[in-house]
Amino acid sequence: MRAWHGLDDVPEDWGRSVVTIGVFDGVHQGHQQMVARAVSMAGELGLPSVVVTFDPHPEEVVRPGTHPPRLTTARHRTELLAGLGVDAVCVLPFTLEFSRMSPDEFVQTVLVDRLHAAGVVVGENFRFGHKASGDVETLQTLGEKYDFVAEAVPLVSNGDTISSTLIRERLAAGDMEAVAVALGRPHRVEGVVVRGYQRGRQLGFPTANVESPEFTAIPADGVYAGWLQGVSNGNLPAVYGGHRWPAAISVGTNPTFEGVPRTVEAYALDRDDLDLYGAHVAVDFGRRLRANLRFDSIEALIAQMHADVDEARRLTS
Ligand SMILES: Cc1cc2nc3c(=O)[nH]c(=O)nc-3n(C[C@H](O)[C@H](O)[C@H](O)COP(=O)(O)O)c2cc1C
Ligand SMILES: Nc1ncnc2c1ncn2[C@@H]1O[C@H](COP(=O)(O)OP(=O)(O)O)[C@@H](O)[C@H]1O
Repeated sequence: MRAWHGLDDVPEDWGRSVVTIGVFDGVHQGHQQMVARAVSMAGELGLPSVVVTFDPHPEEVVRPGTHPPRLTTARHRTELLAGLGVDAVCVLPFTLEFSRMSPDEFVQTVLVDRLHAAGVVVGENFRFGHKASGDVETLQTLGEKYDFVAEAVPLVSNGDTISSTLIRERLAAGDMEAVAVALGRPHRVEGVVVRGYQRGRQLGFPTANVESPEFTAIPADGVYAGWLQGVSNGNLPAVYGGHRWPAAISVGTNPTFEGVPRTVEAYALDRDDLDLYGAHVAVDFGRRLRANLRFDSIEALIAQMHADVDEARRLTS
């Protein structure tokens, strides 16, 4: 699998290919079906398949301050797309200048001149070019002009249409079962393990405090069952070889204690010997167990944490 950052990374001698385009935040079931169609069309034509995606999120560039919470980091999104069997992932830096291209200019610059598209697969609600003026029909007309077939894939539904917006709503409600169905896997928050208040060890449950990038989609405050694992980042290998521990996760401001900013922290079940500071880790969310509460005593919090850990063990084994 090739990973390209910008059109200049596409090799000079790159031949014809089948391209699918989108933001693909979350790489949810709808995205997965679209990419699968691009891969199958590429197979039919005997050509390689390419995913074209954008970073940062186009909405943030066009309307700053409106960035929707991100379901996947750029790193995780590329990893998930690569896992769908495409030959290349091309991440285009999305700029204001880029956003001002007309549909024709976009098609010519990206799809025709660099990727030599023979086939283009998009979602049926795909919009592109300046002020989102191009749609599937525009793409099909441009396909006749530039010699490619454009195919629109119907949106996937499981009652409601699966969309990044719907997933963000379910996350905000802590409905992790619905989120997992739409994603086809548990929701993940990634980040670096930072120092907290050094209280976890005293309570009997050391927790890795995960500092995630700005705009990360974090589930509703509460206590969850789930998993904690190291992930590789750049050239750094995953801590503990990427081992995946069942975990109890807390999201919130820890109201039992005063003045704590909102944190995501995970206790790897039945371990007290890990050293995760500075490591890049992923927290995968299983079921939400309860709200993050203010306890009258530390003893009451500890007793409840024991019950949470038992429940998390039951749900993850
Ligand atoms: C399973 C679990 C449940 C938790 N539930 C609560 C809670 O209901 N209320 C609360 O104030 N803190 C809760 N916490 C957070 C603890 O207060 C926090 O982990 C502890 O203060 C350690 O913080 P530190 O990592 O900054 O040292 C929970 C943590 C875990 C792992
Ligand atoms: N089972 C475990 N789960 C998570 N972190 C652990 C575990 N055992 C040891 N650790 C280490 O201990 C740290 C958390 O200890 P804690 O007392 O909660 O300190 P802090 O307040 O800095 O988070 C983690 O960052 C990690 O390096």
